[in-house]
Amino acid sequence: MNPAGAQVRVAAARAVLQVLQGRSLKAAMAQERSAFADARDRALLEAVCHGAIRHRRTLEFALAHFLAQPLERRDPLAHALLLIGLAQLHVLALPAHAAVSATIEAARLLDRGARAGLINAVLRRSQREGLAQSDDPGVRGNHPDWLLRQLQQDWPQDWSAIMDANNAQAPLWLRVNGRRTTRAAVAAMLQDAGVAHHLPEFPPQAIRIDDAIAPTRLPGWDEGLITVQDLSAQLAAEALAPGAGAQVLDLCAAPGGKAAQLAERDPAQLVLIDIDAERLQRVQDLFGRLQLQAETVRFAAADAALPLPDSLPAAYDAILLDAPCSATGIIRRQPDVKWHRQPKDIAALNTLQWRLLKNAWRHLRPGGRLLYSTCSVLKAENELLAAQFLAQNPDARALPLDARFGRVSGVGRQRLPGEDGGDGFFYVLFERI
Ligand SMILES: C[S@@+](CC[C@H](N)C(=O)[O-])C[C@H]1O[C@@H](n2cnc3c(N)ncnc32)[C@H](O)[C@@H]1O
Repeated sequence: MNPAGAQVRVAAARAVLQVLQGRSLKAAMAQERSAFADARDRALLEAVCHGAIRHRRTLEFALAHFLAQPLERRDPLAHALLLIGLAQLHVLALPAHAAVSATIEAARLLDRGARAGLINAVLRRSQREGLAQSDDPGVRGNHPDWLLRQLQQDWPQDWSAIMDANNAQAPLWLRVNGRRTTRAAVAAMLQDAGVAHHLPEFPPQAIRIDDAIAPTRLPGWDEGLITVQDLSAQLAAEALAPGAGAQVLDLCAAPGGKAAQLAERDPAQLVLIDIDAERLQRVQDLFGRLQLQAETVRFAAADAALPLPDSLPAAYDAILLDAPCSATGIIRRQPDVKWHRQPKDIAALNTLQWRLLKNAWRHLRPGGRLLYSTCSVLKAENELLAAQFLAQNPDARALPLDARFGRVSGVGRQRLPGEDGGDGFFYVLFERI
């Protein structure tokens, strides 16, 4: 057995436990991952955690058949160990001997030696009998009931495909820094390095990486020629498409993917706002790594639902409002979102989105364009909000976006998760008359 194998399971069980207790998977993983220097250990840790969280409901349903009394409350860490054990066997299909023995060893290392016999028995039995199956679409499809119902209501034809896409692993997408190089030049470097990749027709700077490799190890990373950004996320700046020299405002800029893309596209005057100063620092760091012109960019930590501070220009030619949202379009990347998000969060997000949009509008010049986008697939945050905005603002009209931006959704366009390998995203482009 790989000597780090049990340690990886220890870290996985701890991370899964934290997620079950409400922490984000990203934060839990960041903490646990740092203990491993070897990229293979890190990759295994991520695969086990994602597998367990993504398939949590089917695994818990199966566990209930194996255990006379659930462990979730009595011994949450043992429950997490069972989840990661089942995920290794039934989601990742890892070799059974290594998966079971490393999980048992992890139980001992975590002071759960007394549960080793039980964990061994459950995992072995699951191998012999398989997992109990449910007829309930929420259990089978690994989504909470409220989200399943909402998807069925919003996407009566597509809800099942959306859930399947949410349970699949997302590919790695890059964006080429067009200010410094071309997509063809980066593709040639990838070719030389033997990295399998694919160039979609649109958007023009996107590259999908088809090998399992960390982006930081790709050619061009250290030189700031590439950055990680999902295909659908790259469409927001393409839709806004401010011209050269435009005064551009990004009201929810952090961690900075779309802001950097705007800076790479055209030498515009950029004002970048985010309420979270720490996250805004990440935007500054990204601009540094990509070597984007700093003199045309201003950063400000501020509440974008309130009028901008006097120190900043008051009117803009183009505004990007990439609003905080339910993140229901990126569940395949952040599977904990489906368990953590609650219906009441959608109402609170809607209030914030509305306030942000109203304030953004105040800062748009007549003739200017505002792109509202979310990584959500819920209509309340997308087409319904856009329709309400148009109804209340006679000086606003929606400009058409073509089919490259997804299917028609009210006055905007929606990409569903998995389409062309991208995340779920909504875009609507308003012009101020
Ligand atoms: C979806 S993310 C933006 C992603 C970013 N556009 C990108 O491409 O990397 C939403 C951002 O909105 C910020 N935010 C939330 N409420 C805000 C507010 N009232 N004012 C400004 N920013 C806010 C969050 O801190 C978060 O960074």
